[in-house]
Amino acid sequence: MTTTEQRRPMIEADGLSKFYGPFAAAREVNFSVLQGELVAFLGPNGAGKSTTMKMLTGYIAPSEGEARIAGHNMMDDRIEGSRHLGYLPESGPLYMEMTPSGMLDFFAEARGLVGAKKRDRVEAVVEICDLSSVMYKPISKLSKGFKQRVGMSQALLHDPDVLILDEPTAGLDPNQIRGVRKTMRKLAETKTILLSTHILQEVEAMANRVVMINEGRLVYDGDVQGLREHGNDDLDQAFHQLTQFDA
Ligand SMILES: Nc1ncnc2c1ncn2[C@@H]1O[C@H](COP(=O)(O)OP(=O)(O)OP(=O)(O)O)[C@@H](O)[C@H]1O
Repeated sequence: MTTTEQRRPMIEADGLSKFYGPFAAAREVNFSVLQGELVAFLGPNGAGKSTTMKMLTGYIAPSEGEARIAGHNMMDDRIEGSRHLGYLPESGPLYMEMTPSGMLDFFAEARGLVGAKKRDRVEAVVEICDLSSVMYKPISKLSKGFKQRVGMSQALLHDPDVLILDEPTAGLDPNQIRGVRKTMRKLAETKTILLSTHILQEVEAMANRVVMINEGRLVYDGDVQGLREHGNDDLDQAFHQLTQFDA
């Protein structure tokens, strides 16, 4: 295992801001995720998590600042950066009328995977995401948990070393959450992961580092224990302390 000093930053938010007219959805957000880290991106609803993630993935352009994945600027060098990146957006991209089999086929070809390589990668993600029982059902008919896993399989198809996952457990029941967490822990053995959540238990269960935003601003970057100390050893209290003020 390499030391923290030797690990390279794989996800970098460098002064990221996003303005919608006079409203700032994100303001000068700075943080980086080092190779092999699993970091929780925490904040209340509307804090700017999805907006920041969309800038990090190159899905939207920052008003100010730079987003880099594996060192690639996601505005100037998005194609190279995207080779390293799997992104699970908050909703989709799922094609409801397709089956998981058809959708994976479609995305594999879109990513230039063909022949044996395509077959191997599809087989791998079906196994990781445990999709074999639903491969030929329309996605629209699947449970929310399975829909989430289908979304995850798409993000993993090109075997990226960086994952940005926007609320991967939102709206799932406890059994489904357990399944997604198990998959994520397995993935964390080999990948760099940033996952957003507004659920505190998620942070404790999954990550040892937390980046927290409120009203578009970074309010905490550190370990879970340090966050707890903000609230007299109580995570709920710490969350409240760090998010109650109006910036
Ligand atoms: N296209 C847009 N135009 C105007 N305002 C926007 C746009 N996208 C997001 N916002 C606003 O920016 C703020 C941050 O939104 P964002 O979706 O990033 O929050 P979030 O932390 O991901 O919240 P949630 O957990 O509810 O998804 C919200 O007030 C939202 O209404």
